[in-house]
Amino acid sequence: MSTPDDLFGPDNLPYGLFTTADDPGHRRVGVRYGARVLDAGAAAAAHGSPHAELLRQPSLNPLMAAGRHVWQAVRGALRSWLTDEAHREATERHLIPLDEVTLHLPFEVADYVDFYASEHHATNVGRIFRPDGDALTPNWKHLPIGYHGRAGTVVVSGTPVVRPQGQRKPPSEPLPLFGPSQRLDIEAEVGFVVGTPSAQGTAVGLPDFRDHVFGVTLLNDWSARDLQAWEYVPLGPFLGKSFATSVSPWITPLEALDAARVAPPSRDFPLLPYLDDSADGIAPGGLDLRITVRLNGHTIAEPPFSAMYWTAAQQLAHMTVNGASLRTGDLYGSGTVSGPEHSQRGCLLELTWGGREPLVLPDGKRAFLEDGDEVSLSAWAPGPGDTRIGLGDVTGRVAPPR
Ligand SMILES: O=C(O)/C=C/C(=O)CC(=O)CC(=O)O
Ligand SMILES: [Ca+2]
Ligand SMILES: [Mg+2]
Repeated sequence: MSTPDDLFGPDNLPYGLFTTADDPGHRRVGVRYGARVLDAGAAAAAHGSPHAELLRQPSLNPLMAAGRHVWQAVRGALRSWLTDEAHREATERHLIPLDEVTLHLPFEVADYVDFYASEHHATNVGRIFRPDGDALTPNWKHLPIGYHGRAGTVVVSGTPVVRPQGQRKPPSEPLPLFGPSQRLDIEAEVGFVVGTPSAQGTAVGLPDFRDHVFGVTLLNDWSARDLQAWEYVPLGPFLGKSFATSVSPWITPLEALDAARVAPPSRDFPLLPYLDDSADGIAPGGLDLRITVRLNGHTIAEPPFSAMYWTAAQQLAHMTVNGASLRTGDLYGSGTVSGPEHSQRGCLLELTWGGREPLVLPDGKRAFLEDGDEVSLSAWAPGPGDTRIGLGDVTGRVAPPR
């Protein structure tokens, strides 16, 4: 079986949804183990597990809705089926090589929202988009800013991304133009997937984060910067971001990232009590996740998630503080992950400073994405002992406009 230094060893065990060529209509819950996928429902049935029905559903939603105690029990059982000498033989026949499965969007996305939580990203974007104003708006260090995205256009890794068309207004033009985006970009982000719902009229406080968030996935918030720059005032991103958002097919359980928890950067202002994570008894909310962004196979950035100013727990607390409810399948993006260094910027807008300083790659210069370009995000975090926890890659190729 897999070795302890594998990114997908027994301390990781991310969930996905797969089909095989001989049974293409039958979606099954899978658990990645090394370079193989465990058919979780079949393994659970073989081991007489009380959770077999939950794992035999054609989506992760029922497991996600079952709550943290069930997540912990299932995870413990999976680990034992994969690693205990007594169980391994019965488990082995339900492991399928990764290259023999097709992976699908693993859950039904309910609402999708996206935040703006990297101080480095927000400062850079503010300078590029609003050179005459303050880089950060007055609210930025008091609340995690976010916007509502389009849940129905969240797609699984590997889905082509058709170049969006729309309005743009270059400064030199008196009136807006229509056509394919000339400034198609990526945003390297981490997505958080809600399992346990909450009731409308109630707030989910910082200590309850782990009861509600099922897991973590890599997310690419494709962004058409020319559409965005023209449309966003005063209500925020709309068509410049709603055409596609890609996620990894693998959802890593939050518990697998326990060894990666770190304190977030120190805060410049005292926070209101519902956001104050300096209080006693609140676990550190940052995550030491190291992301790599590749364009056509070349590494173009290595954004550090540990540099994010706002944590996922604060984002969840903020988005429910007004009494808005959570549904199973809600997805929220961290916001573009950028660190202080040039090589740590999580989008082309920042890496090329608005297109003015193109990247020089072995196969040519790039300010923004061209048709046929492929972008891939990968990430790992420290696991228990010397192990590493990998997040599943998220990849997408730009297709010409239709
Ligand atoms: O500052 C702006 O006007 C634009 C911000 C964004 O691009 C929104 C966004 O998706 C935020 C993020 O990913 O951090
Ligand atoms: Ca974004
Ligand atoms: Mg998007």
